[in-house]
Amino acid sequence: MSVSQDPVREWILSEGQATKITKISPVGGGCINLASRYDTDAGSFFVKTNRSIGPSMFEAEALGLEAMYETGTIRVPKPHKVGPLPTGGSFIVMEFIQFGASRGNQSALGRKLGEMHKAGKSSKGYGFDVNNTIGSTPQINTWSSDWIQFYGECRLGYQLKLALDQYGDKTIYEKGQRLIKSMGPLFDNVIIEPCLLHGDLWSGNISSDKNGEPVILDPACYYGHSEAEFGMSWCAGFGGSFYNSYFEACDT
Ligand SMILES: Nc1ncnc2c1ncn2[C@@H]1O[C@H](COP(=O)(O)OP(=O)(O)OP(=O)(O)O)[C@@H](O)[C@H]1O
Repeated sequence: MSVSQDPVREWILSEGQATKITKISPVGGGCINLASRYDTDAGSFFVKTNRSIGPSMFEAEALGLEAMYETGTIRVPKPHKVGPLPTGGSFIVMEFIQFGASRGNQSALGRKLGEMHKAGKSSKGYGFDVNNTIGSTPQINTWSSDWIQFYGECRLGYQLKLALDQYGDKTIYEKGQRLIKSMGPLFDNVIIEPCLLHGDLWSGNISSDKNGEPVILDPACYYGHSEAEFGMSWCAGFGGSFYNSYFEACDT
């Protein structure tokens, strides 16, 4: 199959239902990809391109956004199209969201996230249909019916292996392996059900739209134990009103 010279433009002017692109402007803020806003007579689109990585990373991002979008709970950009670029990289086109001035309401964010966790059920256990990336680090999502096994192998175990390969520090690797082997009892009497997680929920991936409604972006989605969502909370700034609303939404 031949690849068009400008597949982003081609998609916007066909399935995107625009007849003309009026302006293309760069959007700052990301570190990994190049981001742009395309203004057209059919509205605005948000486009990310990567010059070297093929479409698999954006395909996984689109599947994650789609899964969250389908819960009809918290606002996320609707993904439109992913494909290869003729120069070897890839692109993703999604809904452009005009962000509001404030960081948004913590209580609304907690409630909407709780609603998403409640609505995003899995019939396949813990994992996701594809592997994806957290930042630019690969994230393994092989389905498992057992959270402790999934968390031990696909999360802690995989990260420890990457760290060992990269830095050669056996001490941390061995300590980590001991933790994996002995963490079972930490989950005694805990009821765990797989639910849809954003997977990389820190302040850089949280915003609000111009109505002040919370928006979450740039996910590393998978189905996991709800508490794993808060693994990044050390740099998310969640306060009491966030957690009160979150738990209230989970319990109703
Ligand atoms: N759907 C969207 N509509 C409007 N602006 C967006 C949208 N998605 C992201 N942005 C803006 O573009 C910037 C870059 O996006 P994003 O964070 O997804 O980039 P990235 O390079 O893939 O990721 P990273 O932040 O991990 O480097 C964000 O900081 C945000 O301000």
